[in-house]
Amino acid sequence: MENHYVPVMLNCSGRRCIVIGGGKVAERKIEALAGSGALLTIISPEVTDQILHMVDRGEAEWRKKPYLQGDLEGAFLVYAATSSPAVNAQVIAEAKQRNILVNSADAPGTGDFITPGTVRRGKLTIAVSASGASPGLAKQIIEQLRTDYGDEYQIYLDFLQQFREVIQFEVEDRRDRKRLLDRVLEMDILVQIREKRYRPWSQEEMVKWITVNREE
Ligand SMILES: C[C@@]1(CC(=O)O)C2=NC(=C\c3[nH]c(c(CCC(=O)O)c3CC(=O)O)Cc3[nH]c(c(CC(=O)O)c3CCC(=O)O)/C=C3\N/C(=C\2)[C@@H](CCC(=O)O)[C@]3(C)CC(=O)O)/[C@H]1CCC(=O)O
Ligand SMILES: NC(=O)c1ccc[n+]([C@@H]2O[C@H](COP(=O)([O-])OP(=O)(O)OC[C@H]3O[C@@H](n4cnc5c(N)ncnc54)[C@H](O)[C@@H]3O)[C@@H](O)[C@H]2O)c1
Repeated sequence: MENHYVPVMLNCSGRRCIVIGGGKVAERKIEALAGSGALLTIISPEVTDQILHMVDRGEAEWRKKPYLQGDLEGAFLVYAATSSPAVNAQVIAEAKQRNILVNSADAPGTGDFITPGTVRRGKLTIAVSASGASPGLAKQIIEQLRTDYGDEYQIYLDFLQQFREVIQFEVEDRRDRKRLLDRVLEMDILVQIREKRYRPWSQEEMVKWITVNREE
């Protein structure tokens, strides 16, 4: 059997992430890094308008030059996304030498990780990978998930997170906690949000709900 890829969710906050190349493909990698708190550097003679807007907003630093050996110093994560397979191969070689995790946009087997398609709804992230076998299929599945999982999940997850924190604070017994957390998930909050009937709960309301549901 072929080896499979291991899914992880990386905390890039405060870490230097470098994208080599500034075309459409680099743009998608950069979009995935935006909002992660990563210190983002783009190294490329040219960049797309969208990347330029990000640079203008101070969300990324652009070094307007071709990649040169040594540019990866201090990086946590690197993306080789130029249109030149030779340059991409040099980037991967330097990253390997420095033990930095590297993504290859044109020769996936040579890199350490591949980029899944993603749907983000607030704290919900859905990532889809077809292990590089068909990026087109990964994209199709992502588009389907985008319609299945709408913006209501952002509000819903904020509600669930707050409720979970209150339960963790109020309830000591692990089994009681688990039972209450399962019950929270059985409520029709998602439907209420979709039908615009949802009203955020106060902490007092959550504590009261816990008292009532604990006794049953
Ligand atoms: C999911 C997504 C995320 C993203 O890019 O951020 C993504 N590719 C997307 C779209 C897409 N890419 C390509 C097409 C044209 C149709 C086709 O070729 O099938 C389309 C569809 C389209 O554009 O409609 C062409 C292509 N892609 C790769 C190669 C090189 C090769 O396979 O050797 C070539 C040939 C280049 C050439 O011919 O020159 C390689 C990779 N593409 C990956 C990710 C990684 C595996 C993902 C996985 O399965 O987990 C991997 C392995 C490496 C990596 O990039 O990390 C994004 C969809 C989401 C979105 O669009 O929002
Ligand atoms: N992984 C994917 O999803 C996917 C999808 C399509 C294509 N690809 C591959 O990715 C490559 C890039 O695609 P694209 O559409 O972004 O290409 P593009 O031509 O739009 O962009 C290429 C970028 O690389 C930069 N570049 C060129 N030489 C460089 C150098 N020496 N140093 C730094 N930057 C340099 C250019 O300035 C440009 O910004 C393609 O050649 C193809 O092999 C990957």
